Amino acid sequence: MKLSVEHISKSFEKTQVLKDISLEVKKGEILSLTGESGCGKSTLLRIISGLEAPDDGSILLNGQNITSWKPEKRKFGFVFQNLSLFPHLSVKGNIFYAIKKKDQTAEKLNHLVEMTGLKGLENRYPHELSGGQQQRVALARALAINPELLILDEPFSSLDELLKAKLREEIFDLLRSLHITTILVSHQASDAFLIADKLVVMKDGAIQQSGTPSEVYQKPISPYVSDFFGASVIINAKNKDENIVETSFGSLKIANNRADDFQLFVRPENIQITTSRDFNLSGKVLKKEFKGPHDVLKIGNNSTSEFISLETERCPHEVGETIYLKVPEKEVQIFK
Ligand SMILES: Nc1ncnc2c1ncn2[C@@H]1O[C@H](COP(=O)(O)OP(=O)(O)OP(=O)(O)O)[C@@H](O)[C@H]1O
Repeated sequence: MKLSVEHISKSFEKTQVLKDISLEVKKGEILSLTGESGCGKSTLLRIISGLEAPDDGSILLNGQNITSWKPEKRKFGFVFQNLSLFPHLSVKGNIFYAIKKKDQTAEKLNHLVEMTGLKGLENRYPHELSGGQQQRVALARALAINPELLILDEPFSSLDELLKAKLREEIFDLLRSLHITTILVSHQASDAFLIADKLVVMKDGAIQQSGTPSEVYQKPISPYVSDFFGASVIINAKNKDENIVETSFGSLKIANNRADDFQLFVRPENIQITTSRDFNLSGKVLKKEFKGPHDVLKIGNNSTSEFISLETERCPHEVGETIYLKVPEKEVQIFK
C-alpha cells in the first residue's frame, strides 16, 4: 500500500489554502501532519478522503489515480476530532455501523473490543462512556472496515494530558503491531508526535518541512518549525571573520557564508555549561527556576536586552554568576 499526494492545490473563492502539496505514506507508516490553526491540514485531509475535490493535483493509491473516487470507494477509516459516534447506537452498533450484516460476527466484535480495550462495554451507549472510551469506540469503528489508510484527525484533543499520553501510546503501539498506514493530524505542537515515522509541518497552505522526527527536531529550517517540537535557543548573530560568528553573548566558531544578519538555533540539551571563555558564549544567570528534573536558567548580559532561556540538569551556578556556554558547531542550525 502506498498513498501519494501529488501537487495538490486548493482555493476557496480567492484564497489559496493549499499550495502544491506533495507527500507520501507507505504501508505501515505513521505520518504526523502538524501546523498552526488555519494552515490547511483539515482541507488536505478532506481531499485525501474524497470529501473535497482539489483544484489541481492528484491522490494516488498504489499508483492508481483515485482523485475522483467517492469517499466510500477509498476504504479509508476515520477518527475525527468530534468523534461523531451515533448516540442512539450501542458500542456494538457503532463499531458495526459500516460493516455488512454477514460480516458482523461475534468473533469480529470480540477481536475489535479486545484490541481497543472495550471488552465488557459492548452494550453501553456513548453517553455511558468516558471520553477515552468514546475515543476507543471511534477507533474500533474505523478499524472494523480493515482500512487501507487510517486518518486520525486530532483524536486526542478533548482528553486530559495524562489520558491523552496513555491512549496515544497505546493506539500507536496497536497501529504499529497491525501495520496500519496512518495519517495523524495534530493541531497542537507536541513532542509526543515525534514518535511518528514521518513528520510534515505545514504553514500557510504549504509544507514548511518534512522528514523523520529526528531530522525535523534536530535540524528545523525555521523558528516556526523548531518551536513546534520542544524548547529552542535562538540567538541573533552576524559574521565577524572567516568561520567566526558574533553574537551579543560572545563569538563562536561556525562556518557560515551569509552576509546579512541571521539567527543561530540550537536545542538546549546540546548546550553545555563550561568554564572556558574561548569561543564560548557567556552571560549572567539572571534567574534560576526549579522545574523538577531540571532547572531553567535565564541568561543575559549588560550589552543586550536579548536573553537565553536554557533548560539544564541541576545547575550548580547561582543568580548573578557569569557562566560560559559551549555550543557545538554540528548542533547549530542557521535561520535567515
Ligand atoms: N469550505 C470552506 N470555505 C471557505 N474557506 C474555507 C473552507 N474550509 C476551510 N476554509 C479556510 O481554509 C483555511 C484552512 O482551513 P483548514 O480547516 O484546512 O485549516 P486547519 O489547519 O485544519 O485548521 P485548524 O487547526 O484550526 O483545524 C482557513 O483559512 C479556513 O478558513
